[in-house]
Amino acid sequence: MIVTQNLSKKYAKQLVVNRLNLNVRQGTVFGIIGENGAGKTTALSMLVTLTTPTSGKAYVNGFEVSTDPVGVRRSIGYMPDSFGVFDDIRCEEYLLFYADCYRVPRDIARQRCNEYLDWVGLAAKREAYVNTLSRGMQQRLEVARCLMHDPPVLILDEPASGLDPRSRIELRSVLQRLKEMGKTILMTSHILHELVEVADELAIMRAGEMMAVSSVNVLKNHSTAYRTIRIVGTGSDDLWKSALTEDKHVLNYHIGPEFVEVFYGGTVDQQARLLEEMVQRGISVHQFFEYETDVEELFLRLTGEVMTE
Ligand SMILES: Nc1ncnc2c1ncn2[C@@H]1O[C@H](COP(=O)(O)OP(=O)(O)OP(=O)(O)O)[C@@H](O)[C@H]1O
Repeated sequence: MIVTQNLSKKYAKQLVVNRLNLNVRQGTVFGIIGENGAGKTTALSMLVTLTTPTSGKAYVNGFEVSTDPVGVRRSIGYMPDSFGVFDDIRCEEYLLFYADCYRVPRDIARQRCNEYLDWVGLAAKREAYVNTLSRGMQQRLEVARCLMHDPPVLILDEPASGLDPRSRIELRSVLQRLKEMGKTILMTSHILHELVEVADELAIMRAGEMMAVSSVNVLKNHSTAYRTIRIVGTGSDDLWKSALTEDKHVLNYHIGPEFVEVFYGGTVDQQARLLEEMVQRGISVHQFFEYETDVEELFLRLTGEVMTE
């Protein structure tokens, strides 16, 4: 539904998006995570035809962004990261105004307006001025606005940014329903956990480049199968290294000043044998405990080995 081929954007000498290759399948939710300045907004801007690519191609719903921008615009609902609503307009007027922009017939627009306001929990706010809504309500109104012309694709730039925990939960359930409606969604976030809740596939973007892509199922399955173990003990580096490198379930380790951290892929029994082996080799183990695996770190490690299903 969304395909990019070496999509790139250069501002002056800065390559802000570098050879981006994306494939977002119909009816799926694809999340892009990246720090500030990673190039997420620029990538989305090219997909929504607000910025011209320097090179490469991008297709949305079969329309190429440079040669058929109108086809692309008709196919997408875009929610930018900065809020762009007019202040002194009522919620209902706001939605109908956007429907008019897309030439949606008035009767259909009214019907959608009622349905979507209800759907995003804003039916009681129909007559309220947009500037009197909370940030979370405004975000949900924006989702309703994106749906007014019934596009098959939604492109949401940091939809959860600035929301309190309750508003995030409300937004998450709205996103779940969009998914159930069969919409294809491309969204960005700074926070991996937020995307794991709703996305089918995830990608990490750094300094304009796509670092890794993984399916969320692969990630979730592995987060229970892989553990991080912290070991506090005394022994020479050589002893630690020999014990850890010879255990084939040790996927990675780091010998730090206070503890040794091991990324482990074996069973609990195998883990117990690792402990036994260390003691037999002469390492004096004071503590050996499982530590919560950071899902982001897991993602980066796994994507080195396990790619998209
Ligand atoms: N119009 C522009 N002219 C020049 N440089 C730009 C322009 N737009 C973005 N950039 C630069 O491109 C880089 C990527 O910015 P972009 O907004 O795409 O990142 P982002 O991942 O969306 O970050 P954030 O999470 O902060 O929104 C930044 O270094 C930014 O300064």
